[in-house]
Amino acid sequence: MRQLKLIPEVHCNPSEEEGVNGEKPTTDLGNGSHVVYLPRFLAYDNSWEYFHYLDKHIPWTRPTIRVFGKPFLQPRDICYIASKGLKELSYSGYKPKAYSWEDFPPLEEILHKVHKAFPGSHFNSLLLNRYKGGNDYVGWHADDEKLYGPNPEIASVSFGCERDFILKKKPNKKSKAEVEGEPSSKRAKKNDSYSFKLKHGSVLVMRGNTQHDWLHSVPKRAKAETARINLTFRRVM
Ligand SMILES: O=C(O)CCC(=O)C(=O)O
Ligand SMILES: [Fe+2]
Repeated sequence: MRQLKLIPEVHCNPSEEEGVNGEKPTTDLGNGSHVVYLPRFLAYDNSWEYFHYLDKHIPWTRPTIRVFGKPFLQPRDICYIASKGLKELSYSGYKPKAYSWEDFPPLEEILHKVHKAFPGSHFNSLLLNRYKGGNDYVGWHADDEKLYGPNPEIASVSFGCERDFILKKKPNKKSKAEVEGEPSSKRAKKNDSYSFKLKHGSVLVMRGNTQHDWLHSVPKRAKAETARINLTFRRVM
């Protein structure tokens, strides 16, 4: 726990949420990796309406996946939504059934709001997570499946209990900028980890080389007593 204090927690002043030129509060992780975080993306009450709708109407499942060949109960509930005709998602030996956007109009509405807030984004699939309490978590990983292309952009909308979202630099890995030959003098020295407390109604977007050079996780938290629902919008290429 004490170790966490060493991780810079990124705060965002709500008055700076959107600058005069529409630029977004961005954390530069270095070497072409960026995170944009808007703590007040959706209004508070509206976000609770979404939470209760999703908690009740999404066909949640807690699948058994395979980790190093062994069966492992995923430590959270999930559901998958995808536009028609996309390549199937498969991870850790598991292929989630793809539900349709049309079956969940509030999800289409949130997708529309994400697209409006991030012009140029074209998300066509969504992985939903429900953390029932502090024992539910997502371990260290990168969303670097081939079907998302070389530089996946992922927008993550959160509802309910606030949880820590932590990014750490992949160990012993040359950054994409290094591999591509950018001189080290041009690469600023940066922190190796960052922590965001993901607020009810917030959105966090990972961009550029983030899935290539960084891992992220939502660790267990004894004090997180209530449920959290998270939507990760992705684009299958
Ligand atoms: O719950 C979160 O904030 C992150 C979820 C996540 O990383 C994922 O679904 O890939
Ligand atoms: Fe992820």
